[in-house]
Amino acid sequence: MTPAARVAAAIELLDDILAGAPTEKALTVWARGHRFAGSKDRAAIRDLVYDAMRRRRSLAAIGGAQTGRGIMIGLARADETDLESVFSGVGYGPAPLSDEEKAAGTAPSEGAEALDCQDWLWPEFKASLGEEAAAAAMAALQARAPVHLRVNTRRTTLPEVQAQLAAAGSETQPHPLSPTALEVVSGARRLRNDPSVLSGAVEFQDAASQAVSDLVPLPEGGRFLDYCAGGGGKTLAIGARVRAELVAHDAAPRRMADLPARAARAGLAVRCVEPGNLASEGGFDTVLVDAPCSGSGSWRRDPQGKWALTPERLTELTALQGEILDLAARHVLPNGRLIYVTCSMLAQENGAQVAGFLARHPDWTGTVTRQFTPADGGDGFFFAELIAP
Ligand SMILES: C[S@@+](CC[C@H](N)C(=O)[O-])C[C@H]1O[C@@H](n2cnc3c(N)ncnc32)[C@H](O)[C@@H]1O
Repeated sequence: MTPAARVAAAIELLDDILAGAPTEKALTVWARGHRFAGSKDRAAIRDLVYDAMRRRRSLAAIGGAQTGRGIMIGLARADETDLESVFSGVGYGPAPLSDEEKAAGTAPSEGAEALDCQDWLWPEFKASLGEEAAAAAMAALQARAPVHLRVNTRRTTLPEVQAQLAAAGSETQPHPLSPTALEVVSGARRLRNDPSVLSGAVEFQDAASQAVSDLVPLPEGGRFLDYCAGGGGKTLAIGARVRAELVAHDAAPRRMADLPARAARAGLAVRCVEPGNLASEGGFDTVLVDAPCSGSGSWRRDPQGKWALTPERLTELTALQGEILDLAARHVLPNGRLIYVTCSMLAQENGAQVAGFLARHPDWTGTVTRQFTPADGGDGFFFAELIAP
């Protein structure tokens, strides 16, 4: 496919996504209907769609229309691509710009529009992080997320992995957020099938997710419960650092389906417990609640989520977070730790949850809290440690 034909495909996909189709599903359906598109074409189109979605609002302003075409005109203008060579109408490329389209488009207004944030959310971010940090975080969310790896230091070392990956064509460098983290500088696409990934010596994991896992206190030989384990990325990171009994739980147990096999590859044993069966498990030294949240810290990877969040959904999420914290607290041993983590940067989901929990449980103590934002080089994450009476 020509670059222009890829842009035409991205326009079609963006229109479906703006009409409500989930991005990944839209890409899959498109690929099925366009078998002639090779893997390089699909990857390029995917990049165009995600780049456009991250900057959807500012690009629509620059392009002059809230449509797939308007957004892609905006992307071409913002990136100073030669507009006429792409929008030429030649082959399968998009039609040339009309006179109205040529005249349309303005610079995005300062604040929410320029930063690609919803209007109602921008004051929330400013109140949560302070104006300067909020602007830096939102600006970071406009760009592609870097690819990070976690090295399983029980199995190998960072320099060893770096040398192996370099020999196979992927350059990496240590990431300052965690001693186990590598940032992939080049050759990321080939990594999925790299022997180090397939063998469990290395996992894909955001550096801030690793930093948060590094902060989780757990005594050697202790009992650890990951209450919202999902795929178990944090369980595996914590298990690689501390020898402990690892138990995983999730309200949707299917999400943990691959966890025992991934753990075995990493040289760990993780026991998955069905919801409802936790009562007979006894207490844990550390219970981690990696709560369902807005995902605002990881909107680079899920830009559609940035535009889909509503005040009502945020209220629902904060209610659920409080309920989960209260339930998870029941499984913490006396003087044990309840760790609250979100991949959000919104105070309602973070500091306010900790304050709410401490108000409901005055005999507990709150200690460390940390807020990571994408401006720190990884996803946005919040961490809080609560100590049981
Ligand atoms: C942020 S994700 C967890 C990600 C995971 N810890 C990781 O590092 O890969 C949140 C998880 O919470 C689960 N969840 C939602 N409601 C829950 C509840 N009431 N009790 C336990 N888990 C819940 C979801 O199914 C989801 O897998």
